Amino acid sequence: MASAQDIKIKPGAPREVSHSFQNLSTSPVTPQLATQSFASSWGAKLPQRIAPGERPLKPFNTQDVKILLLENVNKAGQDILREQGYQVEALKTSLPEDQLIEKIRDVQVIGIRSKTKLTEKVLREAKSLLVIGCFCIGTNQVDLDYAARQGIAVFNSPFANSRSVAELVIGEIICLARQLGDRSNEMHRGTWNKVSAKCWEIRGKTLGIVGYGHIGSQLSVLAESMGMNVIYYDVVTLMALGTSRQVPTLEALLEEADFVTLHVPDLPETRNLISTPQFERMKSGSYLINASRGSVVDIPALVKAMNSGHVAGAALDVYPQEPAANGDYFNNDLNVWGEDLRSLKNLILTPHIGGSTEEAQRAIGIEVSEALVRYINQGITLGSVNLPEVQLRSIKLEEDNKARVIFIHNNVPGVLRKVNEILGDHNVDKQISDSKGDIAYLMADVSNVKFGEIKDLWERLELLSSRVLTRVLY
Ligand SMILES: NC(=O)c1ccc[n+]([C@@H]2O[C@H](COP(=O)([O-])OP(=O)(O)OC[C@H]3O[C@@H](n4cnc5c(N)ncnc54)[C@H](O)[C@@H]3O)[C@@H](O)[C@H]2O)c1
Ligand SMILES: O=C(O)[C@H](O)COP(=O)(O)O
Repeated sequence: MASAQDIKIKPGAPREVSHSFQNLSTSPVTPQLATQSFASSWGAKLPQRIAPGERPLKPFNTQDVKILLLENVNKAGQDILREQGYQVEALKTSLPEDQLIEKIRDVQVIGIRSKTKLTEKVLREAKSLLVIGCFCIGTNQVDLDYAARQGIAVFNSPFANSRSVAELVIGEIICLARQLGDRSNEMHRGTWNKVSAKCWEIRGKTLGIVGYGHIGSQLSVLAESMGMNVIYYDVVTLMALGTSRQVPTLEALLEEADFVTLHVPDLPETRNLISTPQFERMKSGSYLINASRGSVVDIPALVKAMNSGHVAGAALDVYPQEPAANGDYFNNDLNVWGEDLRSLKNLILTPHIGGSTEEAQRAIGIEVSEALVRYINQGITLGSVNLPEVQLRSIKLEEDNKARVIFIHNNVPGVLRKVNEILGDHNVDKQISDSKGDIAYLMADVSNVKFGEIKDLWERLELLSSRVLTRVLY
């Protein structure tokens, strides 16, 4: 018989029997029933206006779990979720806020990429939401603190597209050095314009990497293998790969680099990190690449620096405002500087495709979907970006009368004592608790608990004032 761990790795067939609380509570527990109902839980979130303990009980089997996937999540990821029996609705684009609010009310799980903004305003309406899957690296589009305070876990894929971004940047360095974008555009218009002036090899040139994380460090290795010198600036001291060298300040990097490439997250301190003073520090004739977040570069300042000839070329993959779907971009009101950008020479503009490769999208789809299944079915938070990472080894479902209790709560004194008073009526096989900021996550496996008692357990935990969310998996 499958253990919980087995179920995670080998997704089961969609379940046909939908158990109601009534028949579960009156049914004798058989190993078969326990396996079938493993993913059932009380813990579907309900409107907060309903006081703790008054919430209607809402057990669900895997087939009751509703998932909304936006922004064309890869099929490999969708398949993993469908194989669990979850109800999956997958859309190719993100949604306008009003439609998103309408849809998010009804689902336990939402999967997004970088376009969908899950703000407090949107999440406030997400009364049933248990978990968010960001099928990308960045999580800046989600209000992580608010989600944590509602007991909503957030997962992402921290590095599955790093290589794709690094390869794109390598391509862009060569394209900029050789003005390939302009030559290609000219040929498309029928013009033969053979020039060598201000076209360079990249061998021996200095690449300045701002942000030496997953992407920056991968890029460092690739660039050195093509004969570039690599320097980097990061807010933390990091081991230099190859013969690269960390420099102490952003200014030092800007003054030395022939190519400056940005790989920092979207944070208050990285907004407009590169603006007029920074462009002035850059070497005359140097290049800028931004495949991080659109907020990091001051676009009007870039336009000025390129118009003056001080910056010889740039590549932008990300923009301060990006559209929800493919189609018209510059001819709408998303930006006021579109025409300025379009008229610049040696400027490569790409529509946020840094991570858009078959390899990356498939890997992300699998990684995030597996994290979602682990969380939905077992409550495991490994890899969560906003809740403490908590794991217990799998419970043996074939053993009678077992349940896994998950109690997400405010990190205040005395909670464990109260929880254990409640759990103490049963045999606690394993227990773990961890906190992250104001929120703590307790997971306990209890045995010798009958289905009727599970309801009581859940209700008593729900009444604790520290409670954010209670789930009982059985
Ligand atoms: N264009 C795309 O399609 C695409 C794809 C993947 C990731 N990204 C974006 O690329 C960026 C980098 O991704 P990553 O996976 O390498 O992130 P990462 O977290 O691995 O690395 C980011 C690095 O930036 C450093 N950093 C933070 N603030 C800094 C500052 N003010 N100055 C200098 N360094 C600073 C951090 O210390 C860290 O080392 C993120 O914004 C991510 O969202 C874009
Ligand atoms: O955060 C990321 O991984 C990148 O920005 C890619 O985002 P995307 O999945 O929306 O292409």
